[in-house]
Amino acid sequence: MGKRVDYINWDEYFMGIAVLSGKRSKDPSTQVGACIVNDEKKIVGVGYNGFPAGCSDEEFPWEREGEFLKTKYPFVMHAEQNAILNSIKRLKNCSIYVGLFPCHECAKAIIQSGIREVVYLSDKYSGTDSNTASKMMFDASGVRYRQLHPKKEKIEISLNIEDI
Ligand SMILES: O=c1[nH]c(=O)n([C@H]2C[C@H](O)[C@@H](COP(=O)(O)O)O2)cc1CO
Ligand SMILES: [Zn+2]
Repeated sequence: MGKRVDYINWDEYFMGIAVLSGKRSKDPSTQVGACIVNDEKKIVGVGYNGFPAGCSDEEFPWEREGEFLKTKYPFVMHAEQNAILNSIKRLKNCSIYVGLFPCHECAKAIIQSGIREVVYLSDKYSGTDSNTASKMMFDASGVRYRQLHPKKEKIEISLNIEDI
């Protein structure tokens, strides 16, 4: 019998884990997940966007607009930063898989952590100052970035016991 042929490749696997991690996010508008992988293709950290520990999802606001302190923006931790802080090993030469191209704050944390490659799906904030600043810093510090164009657009998983 030959090997299975419709298995997912490494990029799809790691991006799949990033996107699955984003499913934990309580943000009603944008759910972002991130997965950090070392040069032995081992996962060393995952994260998603959410409020810091102790800051209740019920009490802190998820609004996008209005008075700054009544929006999510001063409070929400980005997926990339959570993945970096959650990581179990040093991140030198790692890659980070993330659903959304990193903002300038995450870009700084990515560079300083030693991560050398960013793989992303969406670049929906391309052209904004934050996005341009990220690209300027990645270019200057030699962090590569590439958009993933997966052959498989959907990876289905079932938690039904009959499917295992
Ligand atoms: O790099 C990022 N990583 C990340 O986790 N986020 C999170 C923060 C917010 O919860 C949400 C962005 O919200 P919005 O698209 O509604 O402005 O995504 C946002 C960015 C910005 O690119
Ligand atoms: Zn960010």
